[in-house]
Amino acid sequence: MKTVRVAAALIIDGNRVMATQRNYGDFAGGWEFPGGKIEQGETPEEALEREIKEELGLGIRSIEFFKNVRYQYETFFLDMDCFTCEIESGKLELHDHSSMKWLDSRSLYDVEWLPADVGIIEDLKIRLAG
Ligand SMILES: Nc1nc2c([nH]c(=O)n2[C@H]2C[C@H](O)[C@@H](COP(=O)(O)OP(=O)(O)OP(=O)(O)O)O2)c(=O)[nH]1
Repeated sequence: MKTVRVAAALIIDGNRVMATQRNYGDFAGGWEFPGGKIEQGETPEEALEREIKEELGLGIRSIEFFKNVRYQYETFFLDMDCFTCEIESGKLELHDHSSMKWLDSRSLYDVEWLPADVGIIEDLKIRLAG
């Protein structure tokens, strides 16, 4: 079974995190953290910067490792590094997503997360509340 390595951004603004809803592929309609597959020769941080620019038109800063999540999907194994970061530059554009929400610790469970993401939400909740 193939392993897919992904970098995901927990974009923080004060006590809130950005959640985006996918508009394409098998997981369309599900909520996730923006990001994508790490390409050959890239570090996870480089992949993250590239993906956030491509998907959202944003530059990011203060990239810090938060948590690694592993999840067995039906057709692949996901190995995802999650990083906290902040917006540095740009104006939000949604290229791969149909909507975006800023969620705080009380509203984190209001959206339907992709299955692998459920493993991050409780840790993130503590972080946002703290
Ligand atoms: N970006 C992101 N992907 C996630 C999350 N949770 C989760 O299970 N995934 C899965 C969905 C996808 O199968 C995979 C990410 O791949 P992707 O399709 O976004 O990657 P990509 O932008 O390089 O896209 P593509 O060109 O291959 O279509 O990880 C998450 O929070 N963020």
